[in-house]
Amino acid sequence: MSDSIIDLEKINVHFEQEGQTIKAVNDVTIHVDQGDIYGVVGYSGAGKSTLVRVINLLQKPTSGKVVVNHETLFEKTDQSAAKIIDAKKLRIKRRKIGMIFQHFNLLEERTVSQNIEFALRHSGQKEKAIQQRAQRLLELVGLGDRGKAFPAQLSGGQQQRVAIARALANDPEILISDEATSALDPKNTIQILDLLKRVNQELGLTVVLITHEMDAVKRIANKVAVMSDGQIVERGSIVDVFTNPQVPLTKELIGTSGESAKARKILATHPVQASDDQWELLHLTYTGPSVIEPVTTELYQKFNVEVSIIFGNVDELQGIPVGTLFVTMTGTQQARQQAIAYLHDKKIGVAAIEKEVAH
Ligand SMILES: Nc1ncnc2c1ncn2[C@@H]1O[C@H](COP(=O)(O)OP(=O)(O)OP(=O)(O)O)[C@@H](O)[C@H]1O
Repeated sequence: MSDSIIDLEKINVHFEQEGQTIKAVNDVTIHVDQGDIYGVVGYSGAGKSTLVRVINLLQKPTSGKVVVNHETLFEKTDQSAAKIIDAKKLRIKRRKIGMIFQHFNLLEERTVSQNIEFALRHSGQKEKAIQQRAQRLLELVGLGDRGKAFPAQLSGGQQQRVAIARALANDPEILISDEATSALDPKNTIQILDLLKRVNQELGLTVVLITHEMDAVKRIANKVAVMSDGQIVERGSIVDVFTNPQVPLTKELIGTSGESAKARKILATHPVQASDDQWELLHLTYTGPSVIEPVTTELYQKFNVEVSIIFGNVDELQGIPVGTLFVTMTGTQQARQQAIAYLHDKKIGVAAIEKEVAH
């Protein structure tokens, strides 16, 4: 038996609107393994939310097959009628799939503890046991002393922690995070992402992380799928996708990260002394610390392009040190193309970054 916990096969979700068919999800197949933090990244409208709502059948597909933990929840081919798991089984299954959202979705008129207890109302446990469980969950998310507060008395980051505690109440196998950090500031974003990583490691929970931010995926995911127009345009391990992105959208998403903004900021104060068509801003990614230094010299000798480092660092992606370097490359367009091809040959990922962002 495979390790996969979510198998979506040839999923289509089509909406009819004003005589038009919107293919929100278009023939998507995805396999998530037990213990993965699987990032699904793409711009607004790409179909990410619709796709993940298929996992617990909050959204029924137009066609395709949905298997969760080796149990088929839904199956329909173009020709056949839909086969759906019975309603009671589906309810039980759904409790094993926790969800968190951008806007927390807490019950405002209930206390933090009551919000979590509410999720346990069908658990068959006595009230005392439910209260104790809620308290333990609050401690797990670092809010052990805030049970009596109301959601409005907490910060956004704290509210999202409560939402995570609530999502964990029924010991889920899977946690779906749909843009859970999009409404948070950078500090809270990092804290929530790190909490998701911790529950993944400590509880063995599989996490599906929907986001438009590559930085979020990079911080905690081990695999990523890039979505556009209802389709997955690129997928792979985090290291492969970050070091060797294939399609323009992935390169662009990597390019819109906070680090790219920092590179642009530095360039604004240290402008390149060359006409605009003679240089470009590049994001290089590589594994293995020693590859980059000789290459920049070689590029100058072989192709007469000059590479200047703006800044760089070494990240750890899934335990593998991955070097990131933001550079300017100056030379003729042809020379630059040859130099970039040479970098690809050396297994160095190259993504062109917008020099300026439209305001
Ligand atoms: N119930 C619906 N009826 C009609 N169209 C829908 C419905 N739900 C989603 N869509 C459309 O399907 C497409 C994908 O939407 P979806 O919300 O899945 O994208 P997304 O990538 O999650 O973006 P966002 O982060 O903005 O929600 C969009 O064009 C959206 O307008």
